[in-house]
Amino acid sequence: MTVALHPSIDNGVKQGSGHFAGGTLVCKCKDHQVKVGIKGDVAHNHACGCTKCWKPQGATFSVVAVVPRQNVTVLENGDKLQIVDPSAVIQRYACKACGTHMYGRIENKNHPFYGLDFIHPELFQEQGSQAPQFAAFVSSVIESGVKPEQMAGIRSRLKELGLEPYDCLSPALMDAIATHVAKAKAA
Ligand SMILES: N[C@@H](CCC(=O)N[C@@H](CS)C(=O)NCC(=O)O)C(=O)O
Ligand SMILES: [Zn+2]
Ligand SMILES: [Zn+2]
Repeated sequence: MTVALHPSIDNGVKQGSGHFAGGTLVCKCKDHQVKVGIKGDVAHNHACGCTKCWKPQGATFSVVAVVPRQNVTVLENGDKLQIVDPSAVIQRYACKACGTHMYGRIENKNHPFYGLDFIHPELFQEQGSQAPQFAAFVSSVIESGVKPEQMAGIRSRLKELGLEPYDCLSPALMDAIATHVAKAKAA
């Protein structure tokens, strides 16, 4: 039996159109849905195994990407949003009614990813945004109840899907973080 990771990738990773102009993220409520407008395509889309990123019911991984914070606008029912954990680096704004995380924002101006908001592309009502590129925080799925002996199967399924598994972020993102830290130290 194939290992279920996330409904948007379990049947194969669908490539983006390469010219996604943006769209609307919609929460899972039946009415008065929270709607968030996103300008342009997402970047660094990936599967995340950490316990903090929102996953749809039954999923082992989250699928999460970044967009410039100025490209994110709450369009409808913003009064239903609340911050999940105000002490977290990423302040995740979730719908109080259905629990869906609509966007995550970093307020610490010194953070390497300051200026980028985290969103879940599966919530777009439009098709064509960038496909997931890799898998991050893979070992962290154990913290959500996955058994260590399931990890080999999970990593090989991720590879089969073309999502290279990493236990933190991808080398490109880790390099970007280290470059930011080195520059901050030198300043
Ligand atoms: N092993 C931890 C890792 C959590 C973690 O560091 N998550 C990363 C990827 S989303 C992060 O940047 N977290 C910042 C935050 O959650 O605010 C867990 O699963 O809870
Ligand atoms: Zn909702
Ligand atoms: Zn995460």
